[in-house]
Amino acid sequence: MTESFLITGATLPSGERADIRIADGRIIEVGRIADAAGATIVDADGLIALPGLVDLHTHLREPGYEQSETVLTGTRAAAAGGFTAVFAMANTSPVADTAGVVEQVASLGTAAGYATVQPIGAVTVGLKGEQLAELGAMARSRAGVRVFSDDGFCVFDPLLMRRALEYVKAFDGVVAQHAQEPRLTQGAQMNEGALSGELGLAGWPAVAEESIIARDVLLAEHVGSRLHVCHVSTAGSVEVIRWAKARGIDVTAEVTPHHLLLTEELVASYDPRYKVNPPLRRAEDVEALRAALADGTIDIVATDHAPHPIEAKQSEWDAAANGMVGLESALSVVHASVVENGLLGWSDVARVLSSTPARIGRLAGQGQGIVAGAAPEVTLYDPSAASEFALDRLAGRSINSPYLGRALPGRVVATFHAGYATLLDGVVQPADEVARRAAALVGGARG
Ligand SMILES: NC(=O)N[C@@H](CC(=O)O)C(=O)O
Repeated sequence: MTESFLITGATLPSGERADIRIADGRIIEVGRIADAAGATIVDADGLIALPGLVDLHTHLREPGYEQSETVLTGTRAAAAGGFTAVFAMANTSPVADTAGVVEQVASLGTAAGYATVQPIGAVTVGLKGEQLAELGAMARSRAGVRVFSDDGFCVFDPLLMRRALEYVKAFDGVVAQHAQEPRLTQGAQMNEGALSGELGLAGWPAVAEESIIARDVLLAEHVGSRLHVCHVSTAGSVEVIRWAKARGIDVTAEVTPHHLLLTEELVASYDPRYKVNPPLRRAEDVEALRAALADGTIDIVATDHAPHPIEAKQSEWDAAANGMVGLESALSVVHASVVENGLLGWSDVARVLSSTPARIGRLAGQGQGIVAGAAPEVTLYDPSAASEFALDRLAGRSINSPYLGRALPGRVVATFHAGYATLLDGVVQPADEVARRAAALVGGARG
């Protein structure tokens, strides 16, 4: 007997109010529900119900960098942020470039039970950019990998990129490119422009991103394959992607919450919390990224959740690691950057943070929406709760958030994954309880 929930008076992404009943591993009813004997009642008056959020770009750090994050702690952060599925990037140690490693990551996710963990496979062996990894073996493994990325590094060699794009077609995979021309960004510390000159920091020019995207959309067209562009950060990149889509090239793109809200001026503080790759850009870029998300040129928001331990961030700017945690704050940042100003409605948020990332990653059982028969993946968000983003909002192992001390709207109140609660009343549910519920489902499926 699985648990059942009756969520009452929620506002659906469409704006309609409805009750939602979760039972028997499904959303079984959405509408006015009078009677639900035995169900746990969750009062959602004033809350928005979204389909469970799906992050196509999460660094979970396990195996190898457990001092930053583990699959367990990273998926706790996911639950806190309203995510029910995360795609785990391959830059672990060992790198996720074999069937063995991706299966290990997936099974750690299943055991933890906080979210679906879908591993991303490396494109090249050891992320070294020299030799293709065993893409087919990872695709055929129990992890069923469909997204391949050397994120952290660009697949720079055009012949390797071409071969990877050709290879993944056989299993409907996609190459997610970290677009960074390595020579143009050697030693880069921040966006290249007037400010980098003033601050005396080596610049990361926009053209280093734009030139790789231009090359890759042409390669994708040439071989008739599917390309995904990670963390688009410049107005020029948006123009290239707009051109490629108009031409019918099969390209999708993501923008991070931080590139939708923050600008390079923050770097003047020399506070390494603002150090990230690609770097924070100009206000004009932020405007272009917001507009591109609104008009569909950019398909999704992905967090690039990049946890680092305190010692990697509490140093002078040049020595600090790139990256920000982002799972716990993503929905509030999207709210602040594109919902409050009317660029996106909540149904658009459901698309860019749930259904489209699930589709790009070919992930079944996620992003199906809040309708009868859909998988029981639901997030409840309180849009009226406004507060300073504080440490109590972080549920992962690392605290390198650029939003600490900043006022952000809204708060995730509850997350339901696989029919059970992973976050309730704003509290991440205990690990042993969540693991027990997850195990019961696996056991049930076997039995
Ligand atoms: N996005 C980041 O700033 N950091 C990423 C890797 C990377 O893309 O550099 C990380 O793994 O820490």
